[in-house]
Amino acid sequence: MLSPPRRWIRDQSPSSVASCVRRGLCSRRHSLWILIILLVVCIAIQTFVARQARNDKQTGLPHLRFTVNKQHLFPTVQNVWEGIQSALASKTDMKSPQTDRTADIRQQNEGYRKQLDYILSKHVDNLAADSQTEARRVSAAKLLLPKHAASLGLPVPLALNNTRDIFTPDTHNPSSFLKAHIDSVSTKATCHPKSHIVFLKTHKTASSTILNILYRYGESRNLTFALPLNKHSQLFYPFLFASNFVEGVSSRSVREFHIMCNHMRFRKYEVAKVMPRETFYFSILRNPVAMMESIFIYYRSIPAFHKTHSLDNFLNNSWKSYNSSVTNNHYAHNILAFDFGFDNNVAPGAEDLEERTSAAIAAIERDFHLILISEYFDESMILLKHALCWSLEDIVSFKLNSRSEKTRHQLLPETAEKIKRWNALDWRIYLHFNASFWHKVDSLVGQEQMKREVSQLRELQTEMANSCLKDGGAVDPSQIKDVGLKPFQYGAAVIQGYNLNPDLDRQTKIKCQRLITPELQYTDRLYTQQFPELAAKHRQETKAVPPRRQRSDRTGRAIPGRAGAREAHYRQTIRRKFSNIKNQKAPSALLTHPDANNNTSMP
Ligand SMILES: Nc1ncnc2c1ncn2[C@@H]1O[C@H](COP(=O)(O)OS(=O)(=O)O)[C@@H](OP(=O)(O)O)[C@H]1O
Repeated sequence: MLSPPRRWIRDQSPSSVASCVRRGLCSRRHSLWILIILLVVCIAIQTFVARQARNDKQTGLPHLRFTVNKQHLFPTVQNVWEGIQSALASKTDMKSPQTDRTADIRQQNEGYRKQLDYILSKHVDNLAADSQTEARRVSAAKLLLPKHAASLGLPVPLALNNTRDIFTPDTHNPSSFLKAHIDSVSTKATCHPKSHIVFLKTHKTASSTILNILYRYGESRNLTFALPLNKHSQLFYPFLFASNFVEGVSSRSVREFHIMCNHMRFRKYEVAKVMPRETFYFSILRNPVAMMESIFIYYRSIPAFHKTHSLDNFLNNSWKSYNSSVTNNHYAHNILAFDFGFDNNVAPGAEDLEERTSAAIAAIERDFHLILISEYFDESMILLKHALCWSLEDIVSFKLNSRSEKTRHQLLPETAEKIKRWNALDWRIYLHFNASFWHKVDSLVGQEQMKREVSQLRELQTEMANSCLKDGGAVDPSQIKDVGLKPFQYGAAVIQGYNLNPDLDRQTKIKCQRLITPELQYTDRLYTQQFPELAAKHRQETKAVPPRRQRSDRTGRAIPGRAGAREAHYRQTIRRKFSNIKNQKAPSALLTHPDANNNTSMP
């Protein structure tokens, strides 16, 4: 049966329907409706276009759109090279609202480009030799289905958003160089580099090296960092993170943050208040045995270690002497679990150990897209590069915050076993994510390709070290010429740094200097760039406190004049600001690393 309006239309002659439509359109009320509909459509289109434009501007990168075609699946030397060139060119074309900074970034990119052109051209020469026999043998890509991604522990949205991930190289294909380049080029061409990132900076896990990578990536693209409030060097660790620890959140002076990477005690729902929904979360773990050896030297002055003469001595008597409620003692026990926001006080052999381990692992898997492993740092960087859709040059680094050999101690196998028992929660978390790390390598990159990319990364790093560093590698702090590049020294550790090659041209010098700038100086510098007025105010306030005598931090270490004054100022401000924080440690625990100095000689 026809509905009444349709029946009515059928019963009308064509001419009467037309005249009726004409009458309807011409009536005042109908024209008004049509106008309103047109208006709504216009507004919707405009909003969509504006949002697209804003996204492009914020990532600082042109959104590459790509359709799979034969050219990309069967590359020749010519189009591989063109891909490299266009990827580099797209970087140099980045636009920033601050024109002077844009010019600077362009020049820096030019520097990167020259050096990379040289290094890459060497690879392309090799490629040319291989390509005649191998080019036609590169197989077509295989699809990695969402269910496959989920089984790897990767959240489905990650697998779907990142078109790079749907191309799994054929690992049986023998052309190593060619495939490596196909991958690096198709990485650029098929996915969008991620620029909303949270890195949970765990302690003594090579996290300062990763922080430096993120700082360089963000700075060169004019991204916004979620930096600690009041020019602090950490996000008020060991307090559980709160969104108002970030500069610009309470004042609403920052519209959108891209990267959060300073030390914090993780609390997902608070972090999520600051960072956009599509943010990529990752962190890094280290074998708790090596980690404890490092921590024991670095945090020698914390109450838990203070009266012990060796790590063995601490481990033998730990149950008796360890007091978890004393400030800073958390460094001595299951520090990984603590940094991820869990209760670290799990007695060895505790009945609920397995239950708590499972809960911790499940929460980490829920909140983080990727967990890296410090022992496999280079492999970790390659995996990160794939997950973030970055390039090889983005993940290049020099080892930062490393101790000199003379402050390292060889551990006996019995000591290692005691550490595993004492840090049973961390040990189990580490074992789990060490295994899942290799599953991800197998499934997302493949062992063979991983080996190739790691060797490319090392090759690039060696070239950079030869070009940037005076002594070719790290030196003791006493030998560092530029005080602004001296890493912060703490506890009984001797933390090494670098000297720059004196013959560098300006652009290369800027790039090299960023690679070796320690955490505190770099954080300071980014804060000043992001909040110039606040930074000036802090300088004034610090100057107002006379550096008459040396202050000591909460672990009893002396802090030199101006930094001491600044610390006093921080303590005061923090007490005032966070006096309402409940159920957390006393405000005196706020400063883990008192800022060493303010001098940064970075350009
Ligand atoms: N690339 C790379 N590969 C492997 N290991 C590395 C790397 N970079 C830094 N490190 C080692 O990490 C230790 C410092 O860690 P963090 O930077 O996280 O320390 S801190 O918590 O920020 O103070 C410190 O370990 P120890 O030397 O044992 O103390 C560094 O040597």
